[in-house]
Amino acid sequence: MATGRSHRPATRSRGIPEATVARLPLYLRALTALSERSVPTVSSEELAAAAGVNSAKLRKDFSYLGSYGTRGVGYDVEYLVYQISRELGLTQDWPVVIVGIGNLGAALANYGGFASRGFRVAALLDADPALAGRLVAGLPVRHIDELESIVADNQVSIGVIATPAGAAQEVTDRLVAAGVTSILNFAPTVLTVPDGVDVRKVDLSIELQILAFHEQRKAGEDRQDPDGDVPAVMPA
Ligand SMILES: NC(=O)c1ccc[n+]([C@@H]2O[C@H](COP(=O)([O-])OP(=O)(O)OC[C@H]3O[C@@H](n4cnc5c(N)ncnc54)[C@H](O)[C@@H]3O)[C@@H](O)[C@H]2O)c1
Repeated sequence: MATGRSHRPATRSRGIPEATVARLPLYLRALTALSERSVPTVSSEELAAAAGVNSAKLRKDFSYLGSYGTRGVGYDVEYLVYQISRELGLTQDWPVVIVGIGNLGAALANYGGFASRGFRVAALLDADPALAGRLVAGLPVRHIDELESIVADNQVSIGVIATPAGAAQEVTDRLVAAGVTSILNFAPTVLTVPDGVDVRKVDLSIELQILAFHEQRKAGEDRQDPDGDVPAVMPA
């Protein structure tokens, strides 16, 4: 049994490093904005700045895609959008189920950005019988008992978990047994999954804690005296 991605290799089967894969959505977001403004080409420096990535890293990342740009012209925006989308598997429609339709699950269901990025919400599932049949974002909430048949009928391979932490492992086990092989987990708990199942975790409170750490450091720097590196007020 593997926990999360810990036993996964650092590179994917076609030799693209995982860190590059993680940056592809950033490039795609920046390129999509350029495409919407009908910008035909972009330099590596401009695109790197728009994606918040170092330009040498960007050129290296694109070399894995076999995309080198044209000297003095840059990269063809539309072709790169296609190439990255194809690499990420976004040129096909991925059916997704969301489990736990409370505050967060309903907000995710209402997010319009999935469809335009290659994801289709196939079903919304919840254990609360009082929610069954209620329309959220135009879809009826289905009871969790229907999970297995919904996953099979819609060939769902991606599940989004927005249940309380205490229910997340049980929901994961059911999703995996039904055939789901990728899980996006919003519940604040570590999930155990078999090899071959990918888990990505989203935790806004962790991101905020990291920002709090940096805020604290910045405040500490402000308190340092101007010609020394000893803080005027020692942290507790
Ligand atoms: N990752 C983040 O940044 C982030 C942000 C907000 C909330 N959360 C987490 O997301 C989860 C949901 O938060 P919320 O505010 O929407 O909670 P909520 O209480 O509003 O909703 C939870 C829903 O899950 C359902 N549920 C409970 N057990 C279930 C089961 N076994 N199968 C299916 N559905 C089940 C409940 O009926 C309820 O509708 C929590 O774990 C919370 O900590 C994470």
